Amino acid sequence: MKELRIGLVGTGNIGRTHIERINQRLQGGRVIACADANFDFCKTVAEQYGLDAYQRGEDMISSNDIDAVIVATLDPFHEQYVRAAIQAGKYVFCEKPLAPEAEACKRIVEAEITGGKHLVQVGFMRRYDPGYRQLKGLLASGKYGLPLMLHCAHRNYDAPGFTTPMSVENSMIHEIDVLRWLLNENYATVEVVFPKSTRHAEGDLRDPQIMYLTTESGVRIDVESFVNCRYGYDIKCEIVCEEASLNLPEPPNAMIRTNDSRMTPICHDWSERFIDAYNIELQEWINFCKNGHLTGPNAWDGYVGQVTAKAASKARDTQSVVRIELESMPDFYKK
Ligand SMILES: NC(=O)C1=CN([C@@H]2O[C@H](COP(=O)(O)OP(=O)(O)OC[C@H]3O[C@@H](n4cnc5c(N)ncnc54)[C@H](O)[C@@H]3O)[C@@H](O)[C@H]2O)C=CC1
Ligand SMILES: O=C1[C@@H](O)[C@H](O)[C@@H](O)[C@H](O)[C@H]1O
Repeated sequence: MKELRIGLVGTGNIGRTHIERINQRLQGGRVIACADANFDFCKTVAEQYGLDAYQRGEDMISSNDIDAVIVATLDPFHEQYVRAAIQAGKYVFCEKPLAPEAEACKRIVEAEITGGKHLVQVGFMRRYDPGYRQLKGLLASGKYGLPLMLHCAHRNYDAPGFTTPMSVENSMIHEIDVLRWLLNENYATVEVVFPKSTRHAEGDLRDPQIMYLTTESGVRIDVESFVNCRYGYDIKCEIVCEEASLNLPEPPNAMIRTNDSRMTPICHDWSERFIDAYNIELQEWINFCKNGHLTGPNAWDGYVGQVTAKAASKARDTQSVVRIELESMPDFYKK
């Protein structure tokens, strides 16, 4: 295959950044078509980037002009397009979460198994972030003893329209996935507690929230989600091991001395903070689609994430510690 011809559904914020990175920076693939429920806007995006515009995502996905699909719509609409891609036998990269509901993720898993071919990759881009990859390498080296505790924070400058469940299902789902990948084990229990809420939280939103996870081997994790922190985009991860504390590196930035102070700028949002991770994940996805072998986060990873998120929702609503019940991984997903 010369160039992977990609159709993208969902031309919003991240959809457009994916079009730009694939068509302007990455190799071996090209977004040639797009679709969006807001068709007028979709046409303006298509015109800007020289793409074909489709009113219905399903029509684009089944078109013979398209080899592979990217789904970047709002979370509740991922399932219908991922399943349309599986039905058409096409590789599909779905932005996280695979779907907001564990049941929807399970339907995707079942459809993929029925189709008999690995087609789905989930946009858990932190697995490609050079900093998290360093942490994974340090843990694997065995030099620092076993991990015992993790202290993490996920802070967004703001999050218009966010609801209390979204802090877990849409935001902390990144930690749920990347920490499971880092530690190479599943979770056993989850609890969610609410500190005092910020005055910047809209409507009924409880913000910040703290999620406590324990893994099957007993590693204890705390993750703070603060989606209206109002100072920037800040992602922290400290892994306390038997003989060391391993810390996620921050993107480098020059320190500025000015106005009687020292200042080091930080990122404003995810698009800046994880730019390398998005580039690496999509370049690898294009390469793997072309040689017929996906290795990134799969539909089962997406499902496990949402089973954990569902347990977290129950823990939040009941203010109790909830056991995470996970069936064993189907042979189809065993590498
Ligand atoms: N990996 C990451 O770090 C990030 C992932 N995301 C994920 O990407 C997805 C999109 O997020 P944003 O671009 O920030 O949202 P957005 O609101 O900017 O864009 C969403 C787009 O989906 C379209 N849409 C809504 N319903 C649709 C439907 N039924 N069919 C077709 N199109 C539909 C909307 O018209 C809009 O253009 C979300 O699932 C979000 O969780 C978003 C930001 C960062
Ligand atoms: O995935 C993302 C957004 O959808 C989500 O809303 C943000 O909280 C995350 O920081 C970002 O990476």
